[in-house]
Amino acid sequence: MAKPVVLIAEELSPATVEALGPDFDIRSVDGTDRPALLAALAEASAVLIRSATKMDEEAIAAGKQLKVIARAGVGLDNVDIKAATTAGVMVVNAPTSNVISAAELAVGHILSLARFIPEANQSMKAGEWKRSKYTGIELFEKTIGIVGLGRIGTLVAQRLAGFGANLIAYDPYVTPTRAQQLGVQVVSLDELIEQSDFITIHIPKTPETTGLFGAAEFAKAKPTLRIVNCSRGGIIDEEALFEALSTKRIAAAGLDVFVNEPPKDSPLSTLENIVLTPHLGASTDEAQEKAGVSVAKSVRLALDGELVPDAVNVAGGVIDETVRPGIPLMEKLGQVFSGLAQGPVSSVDIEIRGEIAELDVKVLKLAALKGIFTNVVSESVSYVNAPLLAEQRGIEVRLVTDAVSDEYRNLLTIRGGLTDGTQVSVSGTLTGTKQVEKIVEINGYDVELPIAKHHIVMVYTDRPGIVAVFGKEFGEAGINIAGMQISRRAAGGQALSVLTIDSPAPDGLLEAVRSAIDAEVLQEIDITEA
Ligand SMILES: NC(=O)C1=CN([C@@H]2O[C@H](COP(=O)(O)OP(=O)(O)OC[C@H]3O[C@@H](n4cnc5c(N)ncnc54)[C@H](O)[C@@H]3O)[C@@H](O)[C@H]2O)C=CC1
Ligand SMILES: O=C(O)CCC(=O)C(=O)O
Repeated sequence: MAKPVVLIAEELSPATVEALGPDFDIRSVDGTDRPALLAALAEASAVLIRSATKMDEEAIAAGKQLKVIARAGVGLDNVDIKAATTAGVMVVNAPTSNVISAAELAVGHILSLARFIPEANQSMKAGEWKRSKYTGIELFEKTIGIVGLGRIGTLVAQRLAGFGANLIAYDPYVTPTRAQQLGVQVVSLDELIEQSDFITIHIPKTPETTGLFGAAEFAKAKPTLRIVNCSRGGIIDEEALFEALSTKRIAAAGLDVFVNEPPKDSPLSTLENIVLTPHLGASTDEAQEKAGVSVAKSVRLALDGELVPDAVNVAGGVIDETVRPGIPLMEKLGQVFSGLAQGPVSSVDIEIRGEIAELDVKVLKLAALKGIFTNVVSESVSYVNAPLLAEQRGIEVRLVTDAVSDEYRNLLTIRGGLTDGTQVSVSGTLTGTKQVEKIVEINGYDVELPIAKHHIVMVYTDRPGIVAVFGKEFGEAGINIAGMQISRRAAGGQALSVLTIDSPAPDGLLEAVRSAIDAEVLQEIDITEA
């Protein structure tokens, strides 16, 4: 069998390829060469990117086999997460890989602006010795405003605390108590702008944050303000910044990120009071190795059909080892449920009973939904788009947990209501040391049968000799019955039989059985392996 193709679209640490291992056909492409990227995506199961490759709707659509987009870094503004989710493609990043490097670069920019290190270096290399021109300022007792007190903002605060600076922050999503623990005072954006000697920005680029710093904000700032942006280009309006720096409305700026990267013919590069770096926040050996290894591990998990802790568009996270065996069982129960339902479903309860119910079992809800839609929709169903498919169909989905399970150590049930009012249910469990996957209930009938590839479910009126009647039909069609369970509520009442058969029923067999036993229900339910 051909190995899945993993496409590396940007330069990554060699540790990435090592961590991917021998199981993939690893190919490279320049992610900024659009036609080449689109062509290469056609065969890719996974694509690994940094910040220069645009994985938009068009690129995602070009990846017909694509299962995972892995961003070796933090920012995901170059990935259309909504389009990926709709297409069932998992998006993962490496959220902590480069935060130390990015924080250290921000501190480096702050020190460069305080002490004119880049300018002095350039001047000396030009043969000059200008000591008074490059007289700087100390950070000690200066007010430093941190915009965004998340992972990187926090690391910056911890590092700047060592300089004896007075730290203030603006982050509407951070509590004053959390900030206080870091020795930072939370203030409004206006207060931060008015009070700061330095501002450093560490927020995501969103419609809300684009242009957060423009002419109006610079008008409120001290003329001595030095501002640093190592987060995303465009959070500072570049035209307004040019104006503020060239008119000395503010003192200086340090930028690692730009609206267009690389910024072609930007007037900012003509200014003396700006320090520019070409998006180097994550460019350290350590960060690149961490990011590469982290996404390689995520890609391996994702292509093995596992949930990935760093997936950003899948609820799942770390899966407890006790819960893990329930995932394939739940997927199969989902397929049985859809086979039984045979009509539009309006609600689904995913019930987890027994000791695992006390753990985080959200993943079992995803597995059930994946199973339910696997043989129902034409698109490929994954943990990513299964909840969306339920939402699009207006299906109300609930996860019900109960630590008490009377008969089985753990019992997984999918119970649903159809739009015509019919109720359908199937339950399963894992038994014995081999953890055999069994169906133990169908539509309220108790059964106990190992799950197989092909099942026949029959409902008919209980009467003597009926097994011989349908057994004859299967025998004459050359179909071997591997397992059978009959369940009934009362003698002579309705009975439900589940058979497992070794091969699919040929055309005409089900009809023949139906008329031979006068079955009310007769369905073949096949399980598609993930
Ligand atoms: N220059 C580079 O190479 C790198 C840049 N980055 C960028 O740095 C930025 C920060 O990354 P992390 O700290 O990992 O993110 P994070 O998600 O941990 O923190 C972001 C913080 O911003 C806050 N926030 C969101 N909207 C805000 C608003 N309107 N005003 C104020 N605060 C707001 C959030 O509450 C959160 O605390 C991101 O844009 C990321 O893409 C990350 C790594 C390297
Ligand atoms: O991969 C890179 O160099 C970009 C790093 C970055 O900006 C991020 O991780 O958000």
